[in-house]
Amino acid sequence: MRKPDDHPPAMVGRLGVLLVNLGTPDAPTPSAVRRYLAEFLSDPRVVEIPAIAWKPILHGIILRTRPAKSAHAYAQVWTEEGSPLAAITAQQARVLQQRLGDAALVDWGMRYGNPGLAERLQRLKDAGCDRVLVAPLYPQYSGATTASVMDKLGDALKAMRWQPAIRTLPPYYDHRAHIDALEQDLTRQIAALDFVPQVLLLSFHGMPERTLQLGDPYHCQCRKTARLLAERLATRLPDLRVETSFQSRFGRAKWLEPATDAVLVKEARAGTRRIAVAAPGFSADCVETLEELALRGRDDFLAAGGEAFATLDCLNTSRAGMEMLEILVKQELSGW
Ligand SMILES: C=CC1=C(C)c2cc3[nH]c(cc4nc(cc5[nH]c(cc1n2)c(C)c5CCC(=O)O)C(CCC(=O)O)=C4C)c(C)c3C=C
Ligand SMILES: [Fe+2]
Ligand SMILES: [Fe+2]
Repeated sequence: MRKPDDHPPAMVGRLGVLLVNLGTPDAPTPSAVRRYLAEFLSDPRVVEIPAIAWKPILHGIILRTRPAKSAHAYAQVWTEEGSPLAAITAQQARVLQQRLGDAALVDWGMRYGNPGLAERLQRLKDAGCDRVLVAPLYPQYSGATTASVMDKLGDALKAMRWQPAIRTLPPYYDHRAHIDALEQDLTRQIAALDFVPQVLLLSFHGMPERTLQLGDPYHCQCRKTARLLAERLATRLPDLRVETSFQSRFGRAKWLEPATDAVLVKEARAGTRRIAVAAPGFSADCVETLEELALRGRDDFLAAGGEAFATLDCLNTSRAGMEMLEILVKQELSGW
């Protein structure tokens, strides 16, 4: 029996940083995708339909049909390091660790699937981190993404007897470092294209329109990121027209508009011949950018009469993107 003050020694003062993204299947196969979608689409933050009505649709229809279709999409973008979203998030953690040095221990985890938040939080604690900054890599806040990470974090903490102190990274949709990074990285990529785009389409992930009416700030934060970025680009690329749209519609409800696929067709039909598409709501390339935008988006635009199409990379591990992450994380850690 230990005496009351005879607790195991803690390595006092070690800081941890846990980068978090959405999560992705373990393999580009229908069974792995089904497992992933079952967890993702059972989250009441993502599908806000009462479980009694939603479960029969999810299990009776969606999980019988969507996994094969989605697995095909994942198979087209899968890499030797696995799913792009996981590979890039892991790389972001490695580069951030190099940038932070001894100032903090950096790890990464996923809201759905692997590696899980609970496992990685415990790993940081076991490595001596008594204070952990949890950083959901979503520039814009939404209940379906940011708040859902907090739900899962709460579940993980609930199961821990000896918890680390927690801080969370606020949304950074209008943070100067974020707009700086997007401005620099997108101008660099546009300059490297083999054509001069007439239009830059900023495509954000969509959400049901109802979430906006219910007070979710996601739509307004996307619009503000787009406005701030467009203002910067107007000085550097005055001939470029910047438009905003929302992609990845899911289900039958009305989603935020205009829809990316419809805008691509409308632009081509209205005479736009050269377009570049960027996805400033995603911190890492994933199936939604690499398949939906870069493959299907291209087909839509060219079939409607467009001539040149490019999808620009997300910030990923670009110099500008990593500089931004370092600034955001250091700003939070300095409060400790
Ligand atoms: C960037 C923010 C995201 C928001 C907001 C978001 C909302 C949201 N998503 C779905 C349904 C699906 N999303 C899927 C993939 C996916 N979604 C995001 C990000 C946001 N989602 C990312 C980064 C990814 C890519 C994951 C990867 O493995 O690469 C999918 C799976 C793919 C597919 O089958 O199409 C679904 C389904 C809803 C319903 C929703 C808001 C309510
Ligand atoms: Fe999504
Ligand atoms: Fe999609």
